[in-house]
Amino acid sequence: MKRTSYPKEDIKVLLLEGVSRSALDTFRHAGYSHIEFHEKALPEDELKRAIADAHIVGIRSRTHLSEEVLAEAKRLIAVGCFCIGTNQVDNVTAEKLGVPVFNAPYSNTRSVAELVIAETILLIRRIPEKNAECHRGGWAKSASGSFEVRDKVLGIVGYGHIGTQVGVLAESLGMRVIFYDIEPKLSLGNARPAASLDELLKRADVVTLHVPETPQTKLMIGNAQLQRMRAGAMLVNASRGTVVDIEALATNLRNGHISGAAIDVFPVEPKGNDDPFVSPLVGMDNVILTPHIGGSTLEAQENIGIEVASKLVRYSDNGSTLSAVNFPEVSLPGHPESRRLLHIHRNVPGILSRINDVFSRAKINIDGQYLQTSPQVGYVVIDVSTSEEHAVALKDELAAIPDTLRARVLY
Ligand SMILES: NC(=O)C1=CN([C@@H]2O[C@H](COP(=O)(O)OP(=O)(O)OC[C@H]3O[C@@H](n4cnc5c(N)ncnc54)[C@H](O)[C@@H]3O)[C@@H](O)[C@H]2O)C=CC1
Ligand SMILES: O=C(O)C(=O)COP(=O)(O)O
Repeated sequence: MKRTSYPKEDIKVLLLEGVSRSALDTFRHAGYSHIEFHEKALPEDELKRAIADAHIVGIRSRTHLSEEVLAEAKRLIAVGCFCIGTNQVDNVTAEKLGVPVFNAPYSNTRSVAELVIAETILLIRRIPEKNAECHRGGWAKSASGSFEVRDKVLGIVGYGHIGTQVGVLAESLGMRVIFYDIEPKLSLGNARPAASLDELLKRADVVTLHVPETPQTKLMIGNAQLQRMRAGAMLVNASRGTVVDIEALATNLRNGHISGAAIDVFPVEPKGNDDPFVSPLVGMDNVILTPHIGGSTLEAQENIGIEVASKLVRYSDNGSTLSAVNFPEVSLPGHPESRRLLHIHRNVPGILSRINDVFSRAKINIDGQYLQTSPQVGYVVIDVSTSEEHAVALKDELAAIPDTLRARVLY
């Protein structure tokens, strides 16, 4: 097995939030044995201690890698989000530090879509209230307020990977699908775009949210938007807790304007399963509450474990950054005959000629060179035929160039 710049057993992989065993297996299979595994997200002070000597960090949606936390991570080479959302990482700071962030953009899409469809049927049939009544020893047999989903209007806000899957499944049940997105989107099946968010809110019997957490989506569903929804309409949120004003939702559920909701994500979520859950929605019979489990199926978690761990291993072993969310993307071939030098730098004028100077002074042949840049960062990969010792010397020269963020050698 080819060596990376450090012996693989010296590369510390820190895995948090109980990522799937498939991730551990993937790292071990690739020769990474120094793995620290935690079932939960760590409190910030512990996180700072654990990340200080970590080279690779794997998290899910609970761990916040803020600028302050990343500042402690002096050896970090890459971050893996074992989920879809990457809003929990300060991706801009990570990029400025030369640290690519990877995720699994599709692995739990289907799991979220299935949950949303199930909840839509349950809400329209008033099952949450009837279920609660039975648990209290009551018997509320009645068709009043219960409907089929067939022919009802589902309004999808955010028509991306999950939103489109939800739309396809909903149409197979005979629902009429409308959607709103800030980008022009190809309609799947008979789905139709709504002219605006307001128009969607006015027309839909059930509104389901599938936008990422961004400054624009923060509180995008507040009291005004809830009031624009049809009287008796329902809301499903399995996107991010920051998207909905939860107090305004509680008020509109109490006054009956919104007749039911299914909420999987919350503005503040417990760090782990032992911590208490507090929400103004607790105790409402017409609300399905779930503990952020939209993507929590065994199939999804196992696939995510393999997908994200493989991306991290590939980057660590080979330098490829394909599908990094914050970083210039380079897909690299193997380098069986060459030593590979990786140089990550601030994207400032003149730096490429300084890099090339190192090689022209060394008078060696370059077998391959790859370059990608973003406005902030440049990523150059150079394959050279030379000895291990010489490759290390070249790496040291590259590291000494001003505005270098990271320099590594893969033997
Ligand atoms: N509850 C859970 O366990 C899970 C939650 N999620 C959440 O679902 C979100 C969506 O996931 P995907 O569909 O895979 O993402 P995606 O990126 O494929 O789709 C998001 C869509 O939202 C649109 N969008 C962005 N800002 C918008 C705005 N202001 N107004 C309207 N549309 C806007 C985008 O153009 C895009 O089409 C993730 O970012 C994540 O936060 C994802 C997986 C599991
Ligand atoms: O994939 C996502 O974005 C999710 O929200 C799922 O997060 P989780 O891995 O369950 O903490």
